[in-house]
Amino acid sequence: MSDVQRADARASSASEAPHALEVRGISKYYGDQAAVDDVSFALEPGTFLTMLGPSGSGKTTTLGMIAGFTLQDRGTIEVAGRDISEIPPHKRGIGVVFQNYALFPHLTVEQNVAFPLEMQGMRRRDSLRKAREALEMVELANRARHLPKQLSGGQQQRVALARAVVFEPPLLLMDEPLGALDKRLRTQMQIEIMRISRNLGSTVVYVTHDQEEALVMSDLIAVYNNGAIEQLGTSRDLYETPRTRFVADFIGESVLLPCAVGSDGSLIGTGWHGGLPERAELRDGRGVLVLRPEDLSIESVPPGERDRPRPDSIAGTVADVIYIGSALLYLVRTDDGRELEVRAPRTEAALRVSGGDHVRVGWRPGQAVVVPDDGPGARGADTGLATQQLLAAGR
Ligand SMILES: Nc1ncnc2c1ncn2[C@@H]1O[C@H](COP(=O)(O)OP(=O)(O)OP(=O)(O)O)[C@@H](O)[C@H]1O
Repeated sequence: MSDVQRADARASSASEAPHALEVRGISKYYGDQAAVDDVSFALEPGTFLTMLGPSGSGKTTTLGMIAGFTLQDRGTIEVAGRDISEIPPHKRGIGVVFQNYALFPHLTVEQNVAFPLEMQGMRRRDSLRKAREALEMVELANRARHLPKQLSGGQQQRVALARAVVFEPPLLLMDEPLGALDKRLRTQMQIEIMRISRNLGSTVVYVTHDQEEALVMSDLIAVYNNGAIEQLGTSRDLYETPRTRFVADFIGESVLLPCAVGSDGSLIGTGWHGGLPERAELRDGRGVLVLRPEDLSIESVPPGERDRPRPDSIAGTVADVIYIGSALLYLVRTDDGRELEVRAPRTEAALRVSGGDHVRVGWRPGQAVVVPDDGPGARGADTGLATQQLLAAGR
């Protein structure tokens, strides 16, 4: 079942109501370059979808087409069963927070927030009252009479959020809305956005560069690559069952071991062999075994046993060990020059392993995934960058 069908199935089983948002085969070209290439997905009401992917992969362009700021070259967009593909942005009834979607400089904060309500014909007294309520939600009621230029960047961003939610839109689009905020405010606003969108029952499409933010906030994540959705699923789907090397490498830390998949169900890599995991995206040919650092075990190998192969494990030498409180991080250099990150609980056996030791790094096939070898992933490395940086800093 494709991701779109799966998202669809969720929607249909939940209710017979139309999808809150249905995007069908939208594409956008600049010259002969596709910024977005044939993207489709359907969301049930109340879903929080995050688009995650490298810079230039088409996230903002997709959001711009849904908002109506960018006209698609192909495809259709439906909101609650209504085709909005040809409707101008201000008539789509969508709440929008874009990073560069500026406030009106000559209007006060509360006038800015009240603006969408007045456009809908609400009486001024009522619209200002609702604007105050929305400003209270983002903790800026005390700045209602200020002009935008009297506020910090982060405060302006919160005003933009209040303005987007004030008319309680069933669909909210947000492009890096927390980009300008410091870490503390960012975390606070993540919770606030989740709370507000849940209270309103809004469906949200959210763009962020921040993977942790995506994992925390989303019901579904669409991983973008080269203008297309490479995989759409829950955080757990993407982490535990990546379907491509790109997704495995992009989401979380991973250890990627190139291998050949035999027709007899065996895996053969350089210096190791093992069984084919159940979660295998291919049954034959060249692939990559995807392992997560916390699923790996490590044990010292006595000198006489170094060359004795054992399935589902690879031999190497410990290059570095870091004690991070909750766990131990090992950087292991395999005999073929690969670097693996192992994250082990602080067991007695793990604590006995130290730098320079000959070790075996093992895994259980049930915890591994095999994906096709579609070239180097986003980061192009076989071990988590964060750990490499940690290790480099610790030296
Ligand atoms: N107005 C434009 N003219 C020409 N090319 C454009 C235009 N807008 C976007 N592109 C190109 O389309 C591709 C997708 O851009 P888009 O802004 O959607 O990516 P993104 O994933 O949102 O990136 P970022 O995370 O950096 O915001 C990029 O290659 C970009 O250079």
